[in-house]
Amino acid sequence: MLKLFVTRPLPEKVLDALAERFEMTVRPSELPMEFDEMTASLSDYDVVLSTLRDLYSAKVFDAVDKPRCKLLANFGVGFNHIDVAAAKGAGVLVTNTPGAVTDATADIALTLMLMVTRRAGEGERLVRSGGWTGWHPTQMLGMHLTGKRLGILGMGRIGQAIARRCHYGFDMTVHYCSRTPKEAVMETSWHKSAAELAAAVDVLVLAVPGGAETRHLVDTEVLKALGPDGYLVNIARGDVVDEAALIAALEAGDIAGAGLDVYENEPAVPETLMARSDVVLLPHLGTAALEVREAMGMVAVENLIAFAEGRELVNPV
Ligand SMILES: NC(=O)C1=CN([C@@H]2O[C@H](COP(=O)(O)OP(=O)(O)OC[C@H]3O[C@@H](n4cnc5c(N)ncnc54)[C@H](O)[C@@H]3O)[C@@H](O)[C@H]2O)C=CC1
Ligand SMILES: O=CC(=O)O
Repeated sequence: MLKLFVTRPLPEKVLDALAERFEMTVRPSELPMEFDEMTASLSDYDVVLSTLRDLYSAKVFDAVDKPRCKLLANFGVGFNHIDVAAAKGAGVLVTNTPGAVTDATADIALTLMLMVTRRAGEGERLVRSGGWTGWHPTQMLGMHLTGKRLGILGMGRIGQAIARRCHYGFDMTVHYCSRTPKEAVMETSWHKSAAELAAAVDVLVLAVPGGAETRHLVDTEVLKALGPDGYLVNIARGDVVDEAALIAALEAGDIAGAGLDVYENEPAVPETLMARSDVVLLPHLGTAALEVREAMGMVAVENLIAFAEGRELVNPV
């Protein structure tokens, strides 16, 4: 049996499936792995099931001479916390869990879109504060989402799931930016840059992968292009947005508001964002439903078993 290290507690169904096939050690902590724990995981185990914020950087791979570990099966679709080139150089394969996360993450994007445009977070706080004085015709007026223009930056699995929900559910027109135009089920408009996309829409939703290529893709120029009536929603990775530029844009009234599931220095959230009523803040809830986390886990299990049996990996990255 291969020796498996699991870096965080996982749903029982997933651990049961793993225990049948591997000699498994589960790290009990909910916190990300420390440097020494990561090097030990590479030295002492055949395979590792890691997850978000376990920062398997080039330094970690460099610190281990000939890793015993040959597969990092990541629990999550985003793998920007793993230096895949360094892993490859060290002879470590990497897999992820696409598909299992798509619908749940698209649902959280819709949650944020509705919350920020209809001022739901602000309204909930008002009720809880005891300060609500009752319905009146001009109370807390937000933006009506139905029929508005949606912009998707990153028209992949999640981006397309958001587009479907917005087009068929909210009668929104769909604009997107990707390197090349894509075939889509509904009518869409393609834009060649993030700034051009932002200028064409009422709500800009980010669904690109994180990493060096997309870092600060949303900057002052893009936010200014979105305009004083435009909303930003980020379910991708925090560093896709220049957070300082976002705060400045909100303070200057350059955009109308933002709905965020992810942050540049997660889990740290700037005080200035927390203090603003035009911002909705969620704690990286994209896939936070038991059946989704089980499905993600089972995709990781499939990859680990494929590796153990010498078969082709299901989701290599
Ligand atoms: N908030 C949350 O809990 C979750 C966040 N995510 C994030 O969402 C990301 C997307 O996931 P999927 O849709 O499954 O990935 P995907 O790979 O299917 O889609 C990403 C799309 O972005 C496009 N893209 C890449 N760079 C771009 C650029 N510079 N400009 C325009 N388009 C670009 C790609 O061509 C691709 O079509 C993940 O990488 C992850 O970081 C994923 C799941 C949950
Ligand atoms: O953020 C979550 C993921 O699956 O990536």
